[in-house]
Amino acid sequence: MQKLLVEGGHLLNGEVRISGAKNSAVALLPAAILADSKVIIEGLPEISDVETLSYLLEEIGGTVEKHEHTLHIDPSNMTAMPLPNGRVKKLRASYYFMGAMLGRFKEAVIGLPGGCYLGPRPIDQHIKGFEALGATVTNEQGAIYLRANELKGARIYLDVVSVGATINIMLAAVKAKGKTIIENAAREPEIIDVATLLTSMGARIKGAGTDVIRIEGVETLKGCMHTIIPDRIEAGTYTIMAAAQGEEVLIDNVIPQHLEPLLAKLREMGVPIEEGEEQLLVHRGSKLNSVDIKTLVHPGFPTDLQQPLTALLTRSEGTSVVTDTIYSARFKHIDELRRMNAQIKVEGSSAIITGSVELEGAKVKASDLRAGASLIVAGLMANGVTEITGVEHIDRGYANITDKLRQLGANIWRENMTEQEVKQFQNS
Ligand SMILES: CC(=O)N[C@H]1[C@@H](OP(=O)(O)OP(=O)(O)OC[C@H]2O[C@@H](n3ccc(=O)[nH]c3=O)[C@H](O)[C@@H]2O)O[C@H](CO)[C@@H](O)[C@@H]1O
Ligand SMILES: C=C(OP(=O)(O)O)C(=O)O
Repeated sequence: MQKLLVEGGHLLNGEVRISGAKNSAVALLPAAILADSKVIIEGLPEISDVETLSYLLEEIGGTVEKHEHTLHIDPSNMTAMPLPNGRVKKLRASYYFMGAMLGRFKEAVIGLPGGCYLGPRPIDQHIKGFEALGATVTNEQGAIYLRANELKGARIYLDVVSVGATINIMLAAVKAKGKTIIENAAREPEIIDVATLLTSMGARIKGAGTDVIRIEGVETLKGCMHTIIPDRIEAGTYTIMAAAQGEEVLIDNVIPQHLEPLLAKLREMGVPIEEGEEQLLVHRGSKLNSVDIKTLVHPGFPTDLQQPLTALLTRSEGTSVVTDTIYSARFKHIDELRRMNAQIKVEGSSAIITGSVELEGAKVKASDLRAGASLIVAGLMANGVTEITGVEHIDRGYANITDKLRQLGANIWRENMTEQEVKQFQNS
C-alpha cells in the first residue's frame, strides 16, 4: 500500500491536461457488452475503475485490448457468467453490468456494488426500472439476480433523480421490445455520452440530457468507435487546486459549459478565470470571499466537487456554508481537515466553514475518492508536509495525479507504507 505526501506552499504554474471522464468510462465499458462486434473507446482515463471493469469484461468472456488510452472490446464471446463477488465489490459502477447483461442475455447475477461510501446508496430505482421492463429481480445473499423471458418497453418515472438508474435503464431498454420512456431522468453530460455511444451502436434514443428520455428498442447493436468526453470533476478539482495555490494554471481539454456551477461560485469567491473553447486559465486572486453552496442534481452544483471546494473555503475570508442535498453524510473529509487546523462544524447536511485559517500539514486518511482530492487541495496550501493514506480511493478516479501536479510545480510524491502503517490504517 502507498501513501501520498504533499509539501505545501509551492505555487502551481503551467498546464494540465484533463483525462476522459470516469463516470462516462465506467458506463461506456459495460455498454460494450450490448454490441455484436468490436467496440473501440478512445480517450479513457488511466484509473483503477477502468482497469477493474476491463477485468470484469474479460471474466464474462470478452477480449479487451489496450492501446494507450484506447480500449478495443470484443464482446462476441461473452456469456451471462454470474459475477456475485470479487471485483464487482471494488467499485460503484459494476451495477451497469446489470442493465447491460440484462439487455443482451436477459439474465444477470451481479454482486451489490462497492464504490465510495457516502452514506446509504440504494439501487431501488434501478430495480424499479428493470422490473418495469419485465425482469424478475431478487436479492440473494448480497447479489442481485435478474431474469426476463423478454424485455418490453415501459413508461418509468424515477422517484429520485439518479444518474446510475437512468443509465442502467437505458442499457436494458435499448434492446427491449417497443418504446421505453424514462421520466424524471438525470441530465448529466455523462448520460449524453453513453447515449451517444449506444446510438453509434445502432440504438434509437431521444432526449438524453433532458429529463425525459425516449428509447425505441432494437434487435441488434453493432460495434463502433467512440471518443469519451473530458472529466468535468477532474477538471473542477484542478481548477480548485489552481484557485488554492496557483499563480497561472491552464486547464486543457475541458468543456467549460460542464463546469458552469463551479465557475460561477469561484468567480463569486473572487477567482479570476478566463474561459476558452476547450481550456480554462485560472489566475491568482488577491483574496477569496466566502460563499454558500448547495449541491443539487445536474445542472446544479455537483456533489463530487463539494469536498474539494470545502478545503478551498478554509482560505476564504468569512464563514461559508456548504450543504449537500444529494448525500447528506458526505462529510468524512471534515474530521481530517480539522486535523490540519481547519475550523469546520457539521450540522445536519451542512458544513460551516470559518475561513482564513492557516492549514498545517498532518497525517490524514482519504476515506473516499473526493475526500482524497479535498485533502490534496488542503495539503497544497498547508504549512509543512501532509501525509495522506487511502490512496487507492484517489486512484479510482484521478489519472496520474502525482505526475500532473508535479508538472505544475507541486512537491507531491508517493511512498510505500510500512507494515505498521498498513496495520494502523486497516484498524482506523
Ligand atoms: C459512477 C457514477 O456515475 N457515480 C456518480 C453517480 O453515482 P450514482 O449513480 O450512484 O448516484 P445517483 O445519481 O444514483 O444518486 C443520487 C441520489 O439518489 C439516491 N438514489 C439513487 C439510486 C436509487 O436507486 N435510489 C436512490 O435513492 C442516492 O442515494 C443519492 O442520494 O452520481 C452521483 C451523484 O451525482 C455522483 O456522486 C457519483 O460520482
Ligand atoms: C462518488 C463517486 O464515485 P462512485 O459513484 O464511483 O463511488 C465520485 O466519483 O465522486
